[in-house]
Amino acid sequence: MTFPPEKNRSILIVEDDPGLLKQMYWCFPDYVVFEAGDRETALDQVRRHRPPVITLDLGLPPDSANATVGMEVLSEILSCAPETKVIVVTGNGEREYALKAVELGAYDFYQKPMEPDVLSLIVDRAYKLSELEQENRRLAESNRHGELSGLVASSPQMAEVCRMVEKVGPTEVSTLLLGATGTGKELLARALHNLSPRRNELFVAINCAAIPDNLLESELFGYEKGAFTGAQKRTPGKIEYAAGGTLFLDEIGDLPLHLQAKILRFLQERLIVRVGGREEIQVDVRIICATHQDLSDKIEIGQFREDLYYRISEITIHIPSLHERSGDSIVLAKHFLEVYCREIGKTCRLDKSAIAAIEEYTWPGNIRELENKIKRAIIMSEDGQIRNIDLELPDSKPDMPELRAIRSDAERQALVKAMDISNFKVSRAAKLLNVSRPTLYDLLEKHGIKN
Ligand SMILES: Nc1ncnc2c1ncn2[C@@H]1O[C@H](COP(=O)(O)OP(=O)(O)OP(=O)(O)O)[C@@H](O)[C@H]1O
Repeated sequence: MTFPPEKNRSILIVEDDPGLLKQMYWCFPDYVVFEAGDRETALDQVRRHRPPVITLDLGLPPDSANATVGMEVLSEILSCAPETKVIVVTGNGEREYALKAVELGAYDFYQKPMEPDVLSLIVDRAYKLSELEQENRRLAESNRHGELSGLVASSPQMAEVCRMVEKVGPTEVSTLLLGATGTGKELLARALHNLSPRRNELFVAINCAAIPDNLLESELFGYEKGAFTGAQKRTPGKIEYAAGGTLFLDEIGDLPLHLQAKILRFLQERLIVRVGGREEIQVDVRIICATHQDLSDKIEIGQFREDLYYRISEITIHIPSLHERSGDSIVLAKHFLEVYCREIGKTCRLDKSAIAAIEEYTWPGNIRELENKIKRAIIMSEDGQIRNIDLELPDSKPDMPELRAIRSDAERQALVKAMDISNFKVSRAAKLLNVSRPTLYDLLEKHGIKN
């Protein structure tokens, strides 16, 4: 079905009676109408088109006289697209089911016989609510990670990265973000999503390194009821959950080989099969991957598939480490100072020694490390001044020689002097130093002084 340009609302009608379906179709002249007469078609339409509003006849085949199938379809719709406004349509005397459906999460119910005005009023109201909720979600999301607005940078290196992100964002090309830990890979993946036509849909992130291998498959692809012990109900995976939006596969270099094959197939055909299932499900998702590892090394030793590498890296964006971004560390430090002072409710400033330490340090943990150090220093600060030592960086300790080294130096000097005065007579030197002869021998050996 194509969307006429003037119609940007869509609705799914789930109704097994063709006559009634036709009648209902004409109730929604301003909508693009998708239709389904049974459970499979209904769920397929939901996955493909994500209609914000659905009317669902509870009596569906194979047992149209009963509400069981309808109730099951309702919970499946709500588990894979919980934001959908489902209006259940019931026959006379099925009020009990209607109330149960609302309890389960249906938006409203409507009792046959059909009255076009009433039904279209209920649907319009549901659509408006859905629109409002969607706008709220979008605003909340863009406040947290608005396009490139959450990204602080002043270096030419990052200006180059931002230019690339702005060009690649609106396209559908698969993008690989390469950068060390904490350099902002997820932040940039969100920026790519926010710049794309998918911005109003979900951005779903999954860290392939953080989930045990045996759980990762079901996490990504979902599972059918009974697929394994504990699989009590059919559960969609992250890929399905991200339908229409963007899936961010972080640490893709840690994806086990058998899942690399499954992801590759998904990228080639846009089809997934849930764990324990047979049905092939079409899912429209944009994939963005990231890693801190050198994938060509992994390809060489057979731990990463070369064909998958080329699939996920139509465009590769290299994110420089913080120490390679001229001037960024201090700009970011001031940004985090402002953010966390506001959040914690304190007023703090970085003194000269702190600014110098921030600029000199190489930040192995990159922006995340800098953020944590500043946050900690604000929390611990007593007088509103943040000095180099408050940042607890390895190089920011005051210039003090170690006590052990001072002691050792003094000991050596005393030994040399005593041996000199006693004309290298060990027993005399031992007396002068007030130690036994064996102790003096040990000390002389320790300091490499010949007697
Ligand atoms: N340029 C930036 N401006 C402002 N904040 C940033 C910037 N880059 C990163 N951050 C912040 O630094 C933290 C780490 O960023 P992010 O999680 O995107 O890094 P990552 O590379 O995905 O990390 P990991 O390698 O651990 O997955 C986040 O709190 C993020 O908001």
